[in-house]
Amino acid sequence: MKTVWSFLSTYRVAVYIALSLTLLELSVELIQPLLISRIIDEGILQEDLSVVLVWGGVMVLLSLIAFAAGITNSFYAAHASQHAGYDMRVALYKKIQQFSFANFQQFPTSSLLTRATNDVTQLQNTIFMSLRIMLRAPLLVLGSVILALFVNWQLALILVVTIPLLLVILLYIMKKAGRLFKAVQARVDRVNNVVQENLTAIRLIKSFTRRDYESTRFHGASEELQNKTITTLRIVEATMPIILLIMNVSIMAVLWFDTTGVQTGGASVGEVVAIVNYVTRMTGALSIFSMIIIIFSRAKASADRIGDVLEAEEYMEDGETSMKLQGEIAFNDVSFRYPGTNKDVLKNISFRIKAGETIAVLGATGSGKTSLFQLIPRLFDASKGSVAIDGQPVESLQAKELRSQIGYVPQEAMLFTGTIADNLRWGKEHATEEELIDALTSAQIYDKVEELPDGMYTRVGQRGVNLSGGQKQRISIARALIRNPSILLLDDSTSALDVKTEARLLDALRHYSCTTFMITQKLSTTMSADRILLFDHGELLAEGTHDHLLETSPIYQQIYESQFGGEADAR
Ligand SMILES: Nc1ncnc2c1ncn2[C@@H]1O[C@H](COP(=O)(O)OP(=O)(O)OP(=O)(O)O)[C@@H](O)[C@H]1O
Repeated sequence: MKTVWSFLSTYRVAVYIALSLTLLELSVELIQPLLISRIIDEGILQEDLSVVLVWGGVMVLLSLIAFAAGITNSFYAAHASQHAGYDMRVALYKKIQQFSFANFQQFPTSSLLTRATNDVTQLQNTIFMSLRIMLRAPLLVLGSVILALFVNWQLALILVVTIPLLLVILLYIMKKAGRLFKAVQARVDRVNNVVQENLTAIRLIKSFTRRDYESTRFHGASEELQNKTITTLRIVEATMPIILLIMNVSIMAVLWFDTTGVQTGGASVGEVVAIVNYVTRMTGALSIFSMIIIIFSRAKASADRIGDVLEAEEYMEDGETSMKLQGEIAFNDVSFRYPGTNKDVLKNISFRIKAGETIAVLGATGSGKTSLFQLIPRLFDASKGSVAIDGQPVESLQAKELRSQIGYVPQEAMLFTGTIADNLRWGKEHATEEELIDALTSAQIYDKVEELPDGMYTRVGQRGVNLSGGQKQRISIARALIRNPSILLLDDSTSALDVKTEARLLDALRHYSCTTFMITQKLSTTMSADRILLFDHGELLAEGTHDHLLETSPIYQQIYESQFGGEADAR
């Protein structure tokens, strides 16, 4: 909450001006019953028209001032709320950019989306409404009590009893509503999550004919959101009848005390009218309290959720060393488990790779190959042991520098909306046309790209939906190659390629003087590597050339036999 308020303090001048104008508007409103009382007692009852005209004129003039104050207030309220909201979004975006993968484990993507959009908008609206109208309500109540005491303190004592009682009830409901609204926002996260998954996996859903199942999931999440919101609003709405009951009883008590003449000190008609007028205004102000409770409780929940992200501890401290990498990699007794889990997915891994070597990483699904890759660009830190590049522990290297010298092609080829050239320049911002062509040629995709209507400047849809899996893979590889990396990490990135294209690609990669790691399931790939690392259940089972493993590793022999059947028998 504190973090969020700090955004508003930048615009405190606008806030103070808006609040001062609210006070001005409010003062005019509070003076009106006093003037009415004077017009009745000194003008109408005394049949003095000049008093009616003078004070009537003053009332009109004050109303015009209040009108101008209201319009100017809107201007400053909008300025403060919109700018503070903008700053909050920028801060959230920056913070999320700095997040390590461990932080992403803590906040799912859909939740971050809701926080950066829906939660910020809630706060923006609350700031605007607070400066514009909401603060008026409590101030109007306070001012009414004070002025009613000033008009006739004996009659106004009724309010001194009822208002604190009301405040206690309202504070209790507000606290309860705050907790409930946090649960409501969590349901918004869930709906966003289902929608996001549905949109990104739409092809899968259609091909598996899982539309009904996904529809049920969506309706379930939406219904949960609806029910939680209704329950919360019902509790908050219960405040309205309570407020109206207490305030109406107060008006009746004022009239009763006045007519029975008990302890009123002989109130005049004007005084009674003024006090009833104050109580009515207070009832009006208090009746929007249920709305205020909803908005504030919701804003509090949103502010907490935004604060959680902004104050999230960054699990990764950046290193200081900046150097050109050669690409020698050493894992020294490395174990790794994902944050928040209690099982090592890599166990005591040790190996050393010389700069420029081509290494194939082979292993069953779930054996820890991708996890191993993620430790090299420091997407995660090892839980035990050390990962070093050119003799430097990765933790001591500047993460930005380190990552800029690594070409990482993830398992799922991911392209962005824009042209093919845009996607490549995402890897190297100011790459020349020649560099683009070279990278595409090495990735064995230039011929195909040339055939497209606008060549390299053909637009790819969101996530590359108008390209085949193999084409996307090769463009992703070109994007990694264009930065001329010192280390190239290919996570099963040639799985969709036919054997001939793959062989040409691997041949082209030899012209890049980088250390290449290739996760693969295909022995045709491992055969062309300098060395193979064989993984099973998070352990490095064997290490060596194809021929060496074929002789020494029973598991490698089995894989060989399963892929080359007859040929294996012939050996
Ligand atoms: N983000 C994560 N949080 C927790 N556990 C994870 C996470 N990602 C992967 N794992 C677990 O870590 C283990 C190793 O996964 P990893 O992705 O490294 O295997 P892999 O060998 O690359 O598999 P595949 O060949 O199927 O891609 C698996 O048991 C998996 O369930």
